[in-house]
Amino acid sequence: MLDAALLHRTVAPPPAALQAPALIECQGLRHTYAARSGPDVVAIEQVDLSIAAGELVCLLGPSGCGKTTLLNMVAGFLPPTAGRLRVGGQDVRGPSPDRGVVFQDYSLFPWLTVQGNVEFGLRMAGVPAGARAATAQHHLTLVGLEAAASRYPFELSGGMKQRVAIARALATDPSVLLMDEPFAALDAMTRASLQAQLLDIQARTRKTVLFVTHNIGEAIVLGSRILVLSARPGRIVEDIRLDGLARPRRRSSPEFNRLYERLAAAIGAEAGE
Ligand SMILES: Nc1ncnc2c1ncn2[C@@H]1O[C@H](COP(=O)(O)OP(=O)(O)OP(=O)(O)O)[C@@H](O)[C@H]1O
Repeated sequence: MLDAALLHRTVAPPPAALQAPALIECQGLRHTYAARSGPDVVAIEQVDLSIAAGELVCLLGPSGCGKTTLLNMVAGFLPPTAGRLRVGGQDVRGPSPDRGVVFQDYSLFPWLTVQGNVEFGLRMAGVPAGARAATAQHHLTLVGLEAAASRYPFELSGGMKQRVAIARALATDPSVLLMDEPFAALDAMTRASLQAQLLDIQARTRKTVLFVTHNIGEAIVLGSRILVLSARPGRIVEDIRLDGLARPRRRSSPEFNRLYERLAAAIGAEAGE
């Protein structure tokens, strides 16, 4: 049974002794989109959040609640309208190679080979060719694509493209990996395979991951922690720690199903269902 100790719901934060130093910190965070016509759109509001190094945090919530907005703010693509956002103790002022991003639509450069795509961030950072190639090969091996280094994106399946995108995001050795519905466009089998690969990569690299998904099952399979955002403007209404839930997490287990029902109810309530 998934008991209260296992599902640590942090409406109140955990005791100080349990808190690792925060890598990502949000305080009173808000983002408002200025509308060209009509009222401005407050996408997220009063988000207070602390994510420690090594956590794999899944962000769930009803459509349009502000998940991508929050992820884009951590990436440095969008500024806070109010509040404070720090990564590694520094205020986020724009994108940085220290925060790797993986998008749903792969966003590979079609004119570059797989190797060229993975080397791209290193090239921008001025890393010499030999070191670039070695680092790219290391990360292509990590995602099982070392044999595809000289292919072009159009020669790859969707799952392979997304593995290249993950290798590219990891190549600059970021402290944070930001993933926006990265597996949503993949078929169920490929999706399950990439979920397993991501868990393996995260276990090996201990990267901190913030992962946006619509899919409750995916959040339970992956997360060391699940955050549920309210309907827009998004605020955190559930903060559930799953460190005690054994892996691999089987969809057939009673614990999985109880958690699934709880999250579905929370999201449904927010979506007004
Ligand atoms: N550039 C923009 N200008 C104005 N409004 C925007 C802009 N981008 C997003 N929004 C609005 O902000 C709100 C939050 O959008 P966001 O994409 O962050 O939500 P989401 O939870 O990721 O949605 P989904 O789950 O459907 O992908 C939505 O109401 C959306 O329409």
